[in-house]
Amino acid sequence: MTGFIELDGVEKVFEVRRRTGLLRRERRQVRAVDSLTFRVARGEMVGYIGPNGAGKSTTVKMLTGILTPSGGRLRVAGIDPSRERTRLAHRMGVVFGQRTTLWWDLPLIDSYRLVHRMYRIPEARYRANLERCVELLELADLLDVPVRQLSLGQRMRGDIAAALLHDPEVLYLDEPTIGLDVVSKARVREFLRDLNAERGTTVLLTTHDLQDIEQLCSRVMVIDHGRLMYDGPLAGLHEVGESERTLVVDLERELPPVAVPAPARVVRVEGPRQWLAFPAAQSAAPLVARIAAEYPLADLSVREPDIEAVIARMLHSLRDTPEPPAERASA
Ligand SMILES: Nc1ncnc2c1ncn2[C@@H]1O[C@H](COP(=O)(O)OP(=O)(O)OP(=O)(O)O)[C@@H](O)[C@H]1O
Repeated sequence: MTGFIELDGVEKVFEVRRRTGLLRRERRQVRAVDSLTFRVARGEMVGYIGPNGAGKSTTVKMLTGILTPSGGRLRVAGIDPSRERTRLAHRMGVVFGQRTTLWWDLPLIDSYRLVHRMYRIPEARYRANLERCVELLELADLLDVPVRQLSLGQRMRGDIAAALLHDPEVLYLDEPTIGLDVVSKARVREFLRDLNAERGTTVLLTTHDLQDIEQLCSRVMVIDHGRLMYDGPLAGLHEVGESERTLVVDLERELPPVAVPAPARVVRVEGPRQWLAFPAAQSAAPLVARIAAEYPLADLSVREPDIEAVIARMLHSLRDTPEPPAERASA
């Protein structure tokens, strides 16, 4: 399959020098990305996850042309990013959750004016994109505020707008919801969903928040030690790792553990509150319906497993299985 993003056997090896004595230095090689092969079609929204040091940032840096691969072939929109970085820059946007691309001391609007000039965005297009971002990301009251005075959530929305003013075809998002409150997270996710649906923007999303993936991506890739370990739907990732979600049930009064069909089970009871574990790949709806029909239910909520735990379980189960890692059939 040809893809908008294409990687064939991509590698990145870093030479690291370490001081081992007064005059002695040791040279070591770090293989950050190893034989990485995948395709992302135009308009896809893909989660790119893995443990710390797995090689995610290195991949994104190669996709944006900041780093040159040590081996293999990499193309974005048919362009080799490290050779034609400037040409590609006009077609891509990047948002780093932990760093800002905005000018710290300037009001937000001044950063947008600078982006306008830097990318030579035609006036009408700039105006239309700015208007749309300001409306959907609720930035109207923030435009005259210096960036350093913005809250994390406000700054993140400001950064996303800055990355989209030139209408990029592909957006790389690194932890776009990190540190945001529930309301800001929901707003950012809704905006990204609409952007993808309306404009067909291709999105590669790196995150430690499983709900980002669940709500935005139909496909997730897991990388570990620079290698692709899983490529498929999130439900499949849960299945491989046999991960579980938790249904927290508040009954109207204290009762013995509720009776539910296996594999769901009550794992904790505290007064009228009960915690039930059930397979993360399954819907909570039948379980909720059954409890609501048979018990005096006051309230309930579903808790997602931690993304690190899901990845750890999946990698553990793959290491114990002789078969190759799950591949995406239609990739
Ligand atoms: N410039 C560099 N020089 C030497 N080693 C590097 C360099 N950049 C990354 N590495 C190493 O390459 C490996 C992959 O790092 P990378 O930052 O891509 O991981 P990551 O998946 O993004 O991790 P995190 O989730 O912690 O951000 C790590 O072992 C890291 O120490």
